[in-house]
Amino acid sequence: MIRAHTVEQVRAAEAVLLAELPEGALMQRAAHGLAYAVLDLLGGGYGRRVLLLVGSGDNGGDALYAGVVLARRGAIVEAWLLSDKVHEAGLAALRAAGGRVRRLDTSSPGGSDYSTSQGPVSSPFDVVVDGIVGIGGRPGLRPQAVAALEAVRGIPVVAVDVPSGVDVDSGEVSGPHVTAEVTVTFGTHKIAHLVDPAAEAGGVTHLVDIGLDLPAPALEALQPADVAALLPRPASQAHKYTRGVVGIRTGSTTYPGAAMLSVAGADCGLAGMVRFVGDAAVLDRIRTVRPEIVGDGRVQAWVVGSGSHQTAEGQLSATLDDGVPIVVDADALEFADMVAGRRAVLTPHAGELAGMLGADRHEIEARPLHFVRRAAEAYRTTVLLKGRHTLIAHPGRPVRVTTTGTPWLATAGAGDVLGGLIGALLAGGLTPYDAASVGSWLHGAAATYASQGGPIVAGDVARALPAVVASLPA
Ligand SMILES: NC(=O)C1=CN([C@@H]2O[C@H](COP(=O)(O)OP(=O)(O)OC[C@H]3O[C@@H](n4cnc5c(N)ncnc54)[C@H](O)[C@@H]3O)[C@@H](O)[C@H]2O)[C@@H](O)CC1
Ligand SMILES: [K+]
Repeated sequence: MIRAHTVEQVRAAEAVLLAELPEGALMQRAAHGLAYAVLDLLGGGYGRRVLLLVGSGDNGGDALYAGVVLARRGAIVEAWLLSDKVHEAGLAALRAAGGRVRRLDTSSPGGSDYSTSQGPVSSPFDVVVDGIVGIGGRPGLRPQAVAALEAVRGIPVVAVDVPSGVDVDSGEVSGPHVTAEVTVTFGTHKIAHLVDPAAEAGGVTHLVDIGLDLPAPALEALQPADVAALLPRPASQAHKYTRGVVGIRTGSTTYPGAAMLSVAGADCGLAGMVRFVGDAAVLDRIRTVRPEIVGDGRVQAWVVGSGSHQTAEGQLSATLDDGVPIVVDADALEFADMVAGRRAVLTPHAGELAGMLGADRHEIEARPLHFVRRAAEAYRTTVLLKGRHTLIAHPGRPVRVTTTGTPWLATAGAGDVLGGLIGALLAGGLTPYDAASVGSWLHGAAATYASQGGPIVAGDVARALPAVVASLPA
């Protein structure tokens, strides 16, 4: 499991270690991890040109000490100091290691002019290390930091702890910020590493263990071993009913494809049986390609809403008496009040969640963590907000983040497959929270598996699911 903690949690854990360890030991751990990540990116140190952007706090201190390690490996290291106050011991160490230092004119409101007052940017650097601000930073960047970044635009950036300028505890971005290839973080992931839009700004996150002892996280991201441990697998004496039966009430004569795709997601082999309840002509079409699909009867979970058109309300209310968990998707989300406080998974995208909460779609895209939490509290059930990093919230539990997937998954019908898949996992006995997060993980992994870097359609994702399940650790 990848876990992310709040700044307050990290500070508290750091305080314990700081009291135990010799002064500066923690920063040395961080700086060495950072330096090795830079060496990795550059494929070595000797002759490489490294620029450190150094802010006023310990984040800048990490960058300066990493610069010392890099200079000792033969790198040509230059530090641009973005504040009058910087980590003095780190600065002295860098100077002693042969690093070049420029103190920028921080009094200039527009930032320093690199082509005049500081001289031109003499030679292009191979990498920029962003030590402007870390977990102590307020969102946004000051003008001199913006000007410095502008002067080195196009050069790969390694961010120290977080890409400077993002809001660390929310993953929101409200002003200028660093966009990094790699972010090297310490002790644990922060929320901004997993939640968009900040997560996208940080590139690949590399975690350096500095020995923190941490409490329960704010956020989690399942890894293959977690998915394998949660996945319902048939017992040796299993039969189709003990494995769970999933019922699909989706699609309509107007949208038969939605029914076919949600059935495809449900019919991936993770439940014992799949029932389809809906238009007879649609069921006939489904059976021409999936003869194993049966009609109405008892189920352990329902999937409702995709392509239901005007029948969504009736389809949803028809499922309620069974008292089984329900996946509520697409057209049925408008009637999600009906499942408030019940075992359910609501699966909106940002536009649908906007309609449910009376918010604006762009607002939801800018603050997905805030709104998914709000929706889970409002509906007192599991809410899965679709996105590049899908979020799954349930009252009182850490928000789960899905980091599998590919941009090729943004294709018609992919959501129908996801709804069916989550339904199969619910029928298999998972809680709504686990079914949503395991389903979302498998869906993203199947898309990546099917895509191989190329385009895919929704049916490809469903077809790839058994292979992804088979590839999980035993
Ligand atoms: N506390 C610890 O034990 C450790 C801290 N480490 C590093 O220390 C960092 C935290 O250091 P600090 O608490 O000193 O805080 P930061 O270095 O994150 O920044 C705080 C400083 O930046 C200024 N500032 C705030 N917002 C700004 C903005 N938007 N633009 C420009 N300046 C801004 C503040 O005035 C303050 O002086 C971590 O992110 C990590 O990199 C690591 O060395 C590991 C150990
Ligand atoms: K930073």
